[in-house]
Amino acid sequence: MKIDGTPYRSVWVDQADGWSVRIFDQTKLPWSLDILSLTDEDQVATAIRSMQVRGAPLIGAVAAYGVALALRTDASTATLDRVVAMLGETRPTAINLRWALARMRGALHNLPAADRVAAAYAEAAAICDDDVETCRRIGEHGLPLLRDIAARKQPGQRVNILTHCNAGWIATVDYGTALSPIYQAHDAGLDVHVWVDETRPRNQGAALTAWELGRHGVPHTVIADNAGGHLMQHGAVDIVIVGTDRVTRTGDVANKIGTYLKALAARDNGVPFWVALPHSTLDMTVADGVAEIPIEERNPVEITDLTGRTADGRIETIRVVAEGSPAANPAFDVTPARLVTGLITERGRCEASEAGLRALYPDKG
Ligand SMILES: CSC[C@@H](O)[C@@H](O)C(=O)COP(=O)(O)O
Repeated sequence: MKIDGTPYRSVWVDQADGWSVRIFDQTKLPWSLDILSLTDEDQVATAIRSMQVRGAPLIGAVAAYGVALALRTDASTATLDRVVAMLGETRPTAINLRWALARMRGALHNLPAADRVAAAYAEAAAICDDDVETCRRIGEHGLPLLRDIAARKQPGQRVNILTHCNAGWIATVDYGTALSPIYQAHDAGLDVHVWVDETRPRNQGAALTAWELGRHGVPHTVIADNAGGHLMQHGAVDIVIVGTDRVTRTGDVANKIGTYLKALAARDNGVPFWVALPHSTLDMTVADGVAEIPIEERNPVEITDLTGRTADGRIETIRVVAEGSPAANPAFDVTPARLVTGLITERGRCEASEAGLRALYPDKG
């Protein structure tokens, strides 16, 4: 994606020193665009835990570079195993993290220690390139859905898409998953408009998706998370497209908390509910998403406190919950496959079912 005319990915190796890893600090968006330099695996772990980087594909890509950074100091097998285990614990729900770390370990563990650092950087770069191409293709396979809706519209009517959380370029290495078809539709001249769920508690929709869409010139409106059902009842939503952190082999979908409620509302109102995912989000080892996918419990302070910018430009955090009231913060939920209209992948679209997934991914476990 371009920022002020310059193309950027969401993670890259610093060209000047050739080894440190650069990311955008997503906790500072949309107020400022700060670039952070990560120089060791502990900084990578902190960036993932604190959500300076977030979004399932991106945390996998950044963790891959975390392995390369650790091996710079000690390229032993013990360090390789330690960093893979340590980074794998940073966030539990997105399977992309474990996928990327397993790919790194697989590429490196049989190599002589002397060859590991260069190979680790090369493998991390390959993971990033793979993600970029994958997300571009997700856009290509999602675009016909939006074209079909546009074709049924009267002149002057726009295609209304609802999305939850942030599954745009800043959640991946580039292009995004759920937002990739939307960017392609907008670039192709389709009249699209996006309802952006604010996505409490961390407001990835309000802070990140709105920022991304705004910079790309895509018409959008931020709504309270609870507005989606009402808008669907009144015909204001043509399609829901969300990203995901893990899809089971049966097509159950883990995504940011609140996604399940959108799927229920969509089903009740006959609104198609599509989920966009790269191959790295598929977990063929899991059958029942509700029972088996670990749901991240985050700090309740994300519920009790809100951060924003004051009129005079200061970033402030304020408490919005009565003192003494406890808060709970499950960060993801699982939408059962029966509520999902279909999956948009880099290999095409399919039903959210084992048969659908196996037809597209006969090579996946
Ligand atoms: C392409 S990103 C898909 C998902 O990772 C996204 O929808 C999401 O839920 C992100 O959650 P986050 O907690 O911000 O990492």
